[in-house]
Amino acid sequence: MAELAAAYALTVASEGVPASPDGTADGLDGVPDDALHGTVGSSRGTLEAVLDGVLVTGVTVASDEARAGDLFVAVPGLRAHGARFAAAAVAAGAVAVVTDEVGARALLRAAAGEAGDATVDSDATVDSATDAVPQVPPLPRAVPVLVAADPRALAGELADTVYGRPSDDLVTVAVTGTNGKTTTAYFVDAALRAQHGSVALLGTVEVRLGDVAIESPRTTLEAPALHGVLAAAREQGVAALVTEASSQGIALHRLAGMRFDVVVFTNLQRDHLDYHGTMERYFAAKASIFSPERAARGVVLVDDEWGRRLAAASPIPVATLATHPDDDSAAATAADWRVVSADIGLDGVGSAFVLRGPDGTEHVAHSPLPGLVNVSNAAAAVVAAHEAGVPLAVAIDAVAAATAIPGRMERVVERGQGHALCIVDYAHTPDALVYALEAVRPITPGRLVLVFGSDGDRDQGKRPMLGEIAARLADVLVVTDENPRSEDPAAIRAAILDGVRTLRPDLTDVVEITTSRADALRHAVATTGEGDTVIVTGKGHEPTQEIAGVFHRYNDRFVYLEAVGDPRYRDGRPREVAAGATT
Ligand SMILES: CC(=O)N[C@H]1[C@@H](OP(=O)(O)OP(=O)(O)OC[C@H]2O[C@@H](n3ccc(=O)[nH]c3=O)[C@H](O)[C@@H]2O)O[C@H](CO)[C@@H](O)[C@@H]1O[C@H](C)C(=O)N[C@@H](C)C(=O)N[C@H](CCC(=O)O)C(=O)O
Ligand SMILES: Nc1ncnc2c1ncn2[C@@H]1O[C@H](COP(=O)(O)OP(=O)(O)OP(=O)(O)O)[C@@H](O)[C@H]1O
Repeated sequence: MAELAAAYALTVASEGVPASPDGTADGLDGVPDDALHGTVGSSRGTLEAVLDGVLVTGVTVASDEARAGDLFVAVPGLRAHGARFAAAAVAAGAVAVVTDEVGARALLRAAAGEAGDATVDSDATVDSATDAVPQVPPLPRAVPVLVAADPRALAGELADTVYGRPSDDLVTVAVTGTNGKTTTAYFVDAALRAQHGSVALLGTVEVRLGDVAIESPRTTLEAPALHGVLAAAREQGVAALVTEASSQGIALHRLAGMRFDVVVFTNLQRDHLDYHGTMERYFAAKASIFSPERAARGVVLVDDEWGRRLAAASPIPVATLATHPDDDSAAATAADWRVVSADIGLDGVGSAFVLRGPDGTEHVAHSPLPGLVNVSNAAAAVVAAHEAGVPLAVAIDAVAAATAIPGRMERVVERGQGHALCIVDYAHTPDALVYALEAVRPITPGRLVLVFGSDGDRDQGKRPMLGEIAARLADVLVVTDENPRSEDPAAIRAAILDGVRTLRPDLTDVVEITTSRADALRHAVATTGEGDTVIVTGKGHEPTQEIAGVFHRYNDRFVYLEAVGDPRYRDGRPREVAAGATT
């Protein structure tokens, strides 16, 4: 049993918040049992560690997920100090708190009945450097409060120890990059399943453990949740895990405590600059998992300059992969693995390609999704799975047979019986929209109809760019809403239409639907026929649409199916849900 305070050099805050004498957590009310780690499977009972004399059986950074026996890690957040929520976490069952010095002082003051620093708004960012102490509620029970220099960085390490180092017992793969993380992770999942049977898959779409899946709260889980899932996976005999690694997740230490067998870098394109500030910092976040602490080895696509830089500077061994057959650059010709030819299938189902290995042997492989980008994703997955121990032939066959990925070039309605081919795709950046439209053009004998919008409260600059790309590459445009969030949807559509007008000043074959996204899709389906293709972009798998602070249940897929007369759907939802729904 690990003694956490000694192992991680944690100091006890002071006598002011005394340690619980027996470490029990009895008599607790309101402990939520639907917390994430409970939903996907729980390993409680077998996992334990001791912190300052108290038995700890779980770890969390979120008070609303705290359960009996948890260690609550109170991090100084971007908006508030986690110490503010320590009382709620303890009330819900947490038996100890790890925080920074500012948080500990705030809790000690609260315990002594003293007010915090009146100048510090407890909702605001806390600057540890100023030593300002926020006002926080006192803990409802005496529990140990321990101090760490950087609790956010430590949360994953603590969870790894508390859950008994579960990642040591699984084959683990992480996929990072601006685009293609989800698709590549699904392809890796297929290859790992072919070899190991049961696999855990974590990412934007879902958290899946074996055959049990829940909607994913974020692309990269909080570190304690990640280690909790790993522990549950180990308990259930799941042999391997693949996760997407978002740049925010990496920067916020959500992968702390992990050492992956293989990390994969797909590409870097302009995105998330609101968070990272510059491309250099965005790149640095992604590159940081290519370190001996985080991974044994890597697979790097050298199709762009960022990948070439990463491969050249990586402190861990990497296999390089070039996936653009036309690329004759020195980096491509020198790559360990290379896609030397690709036959982008005109049936829209996928593509065949030839992958040359480090020994010069050529292997015929397939991407089950259309377009060159998915040749890149499929090749990345084959090489990553192989680096993770899957025989090459097994990886190639499994990726070729991978089933549809929710919301990624997903063919919801096949062409026929008077209906257009109806596709859902998650493209929400200018680059991705170009790739998506170019991929469906060759499989469209008739008109290519694009239904799209753009997110509110996100990068405004891309709206006219999306409009211009749509006007250039699609025949008919149906402009509608995505997730307007707090913005005026009409203003977002107007910015898109500004871009459309640069190529189509008279808005020829452009329709603006102001009532709802569902109406826009219905319109597209009703006005198309068998030779046409309708593609709706931007929301992919998303199960909700966010409008003015309200998350309405919504999925493009359901609307398509209803629009072509599938009796299982009504009002854009499965019939049984529609019957009882209010929003
Ligand atoms: C911008 C950002 O990344 N924020 C992350 C950050 O939040 P924060 O520092 O603002 O937290 P805060 O609100 O100040 O709260 C401080 C602490 O108190 C805790 N708290 C807060 C309120 C409460 O009632 N109880 C409680 O315990 C919080 O969990 C946190 O630990 O630290 C929190 C805890 O570690 C994260 O949950 C949170 O991610 C939020 C939810 C988020 O949505 N992040 C997005 C940007 C994100 O990570 N996205 C990527 C994908 C991006 C992409 O590819 O498009 C992802 O991996 O999902
Ligand atoms: N390798 C790639 N390069 C460029 N674009 C891609 C690539 N793979 C997929 N895309 C496009 O980007 C969209 C998102 O793909 P995917 O979900 O696999 O990426 P992601 O990295 O998980 O994205 P996000 O971080 O936004 O969730 C797809 O719908 C497709 O249009």
